[in-house]
Amino acid sequence: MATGFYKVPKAVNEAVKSYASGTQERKDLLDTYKKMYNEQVDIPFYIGGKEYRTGKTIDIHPPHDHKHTVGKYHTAEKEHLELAITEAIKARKKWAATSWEHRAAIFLKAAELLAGPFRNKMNAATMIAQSKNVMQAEIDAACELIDFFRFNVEFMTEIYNNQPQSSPGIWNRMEYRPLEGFVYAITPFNFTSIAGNLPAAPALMGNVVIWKPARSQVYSANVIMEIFKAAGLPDGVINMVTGNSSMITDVILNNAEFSGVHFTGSTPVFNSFWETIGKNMNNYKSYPRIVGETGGKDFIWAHPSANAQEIATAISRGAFEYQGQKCSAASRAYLPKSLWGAIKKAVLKDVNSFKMGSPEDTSNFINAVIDDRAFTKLSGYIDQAKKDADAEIIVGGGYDDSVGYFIEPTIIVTTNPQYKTMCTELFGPIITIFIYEDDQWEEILDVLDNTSEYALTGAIFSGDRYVIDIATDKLENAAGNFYINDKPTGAVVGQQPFGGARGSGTNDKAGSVWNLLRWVSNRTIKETFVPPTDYRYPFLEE
Ligand SMILES: NC(=O)c1ccc[n+]([C@@H]2O[C@H](COP(=O)([O-])OP(=O)(O)OC[C@H]3O[C@@H](n4cnc5c(N)ncnc54)[C@H](O)[C@@H]3O)[C@@H](O)[C@H]2O)c1
Ligand SMILES: N[C@@H](CCC=O)C(=O)O
Repeated sequence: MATGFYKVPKAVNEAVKSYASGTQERKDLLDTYKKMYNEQVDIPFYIGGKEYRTGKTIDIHPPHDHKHTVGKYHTAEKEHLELAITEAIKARKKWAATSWEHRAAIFLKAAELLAGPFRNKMNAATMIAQSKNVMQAEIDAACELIDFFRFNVEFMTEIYNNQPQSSPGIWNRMEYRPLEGFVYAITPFNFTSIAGNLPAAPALMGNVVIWKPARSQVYSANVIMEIFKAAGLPDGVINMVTGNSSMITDVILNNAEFSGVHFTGSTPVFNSFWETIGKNMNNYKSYPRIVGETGGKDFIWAHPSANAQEIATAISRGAFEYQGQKCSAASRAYLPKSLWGAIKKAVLKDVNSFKMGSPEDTSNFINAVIDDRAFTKLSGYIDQAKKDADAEIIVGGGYDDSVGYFIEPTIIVTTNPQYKTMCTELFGPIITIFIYEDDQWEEILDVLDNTSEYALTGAIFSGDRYVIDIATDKLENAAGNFYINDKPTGAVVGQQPFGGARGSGTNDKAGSVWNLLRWVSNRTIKETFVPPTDYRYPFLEE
């Protein structure tokens, strides 16, 4: 029981290590990578703290070397899901009653374990399974997840501190109860940090969770489970299940104790969840919380007053880091004719200098896309662009899956602002650019706003403050994360709370008070110290 109003350590963003040539940190990480690459892991799923191995396994292959195997994971059956629900509900009573400082301490410890003894293992796992280069692994799997753990603890105390007014003789209190039931966390392949945060955030607020990671992220998800265990998270609080996503989701969304979903992934999958939840509404104990951060068609727009070199760098990094597999990646750009020559020259110089290959070779800026499905889809769009009269590939356009799923960073220039790849989320290293006449800069903002169903991230570039003002206003609903003179990727926890609206999700801003508020169900308590003993108003005579 808390016997003080404790202050939690001030959250600070984890410093990004450089892994520069000749450093010990680089040597240690690459040694860990090599060791793990040559081992075979046998990954169970976890229910109530126990490890389950069904023998029904799926092999794990690095995307950049898909004939190589680094292990396998076991898949759950329907009865395991039912058991996971039972175990989660069993764990709920004790966990929900655990004092907040103990919940905080577990996740603060998880942050320190990840910052220290687990850092190399987590980064190496993300490099191997998700084909991230050293820097992309470090900013995601280490720094962003550490930040989620630390900042969420601080945000939790901000929420708990938010208390109503009281009046003489009365004490009003707000109790931030966890949801009644269990939360389903379902996570994407592309960010290890999101995979860790989606189960951790509801758990921090006192909820019990069933977590299903994406199949291509199970390898690094298993390291997250190791950290939770090492941090002292009690059995049954976070249960990680792996296997057929439709079956798992079906069992969970049909259970009366289902109290919320914490999803990040594609828009169609989230929409299907919403539909199923709607159909099952009468079966649940409470209205479930539905939180989903989904797809994007993120933009860069530049005004003739902008700096061409800055735009070129924003494209090189914003569209191609991690092979464009960030929900925030720039995938369409609207550029003025007067700047296009200079931007094109600078961006082609960058792209032609990119090296592509395994993350083990740290000179590779580009690695593989996640799997054969992504490879087939992306190469299909490239082939189509090669045929279409209103599209021209000015760099890239090659692909090769003989060793790994490699797609060259590709720039398509189109004369049609509604060209397919200006509208559809591709989720790969392809950006499509529309060049507009300089005097059309204002009307092109309307085209941009009306082109895609999404509204996740977007960047505007201009040297003219009045233009910045107009564009910010016109694009008010076009992006949940809006950047002025910067690329549209790289949101940092505690600095740029992340999420979008329209088809990009419920915009509950991962790693913020607004997200954590979704995982509590408030109870207002009014306590009266000297209750009245007579029903009559003072002015009523006897
Ligand atoms: N807005 C954000 O914050 C954000 C962040 C990261 C990724 N994303 C989005 O995620 C997508 C890429 O990730 P992904 O390929 O892993 O997404 P995905 O939608 O394919 O998968 C997400 C999760 O849903 C599961 N899933 C897939 N199909 C399912 C089905 N029919 N029934 C039940 N579960 C199912 C997957 O196994 C995975 O765990 C992109 O659209 C990207 O924009 C969004
Ligand atoms: N923090 C990340 C989130 C990306 C989602 O896939 C960014 O802003 O790039």
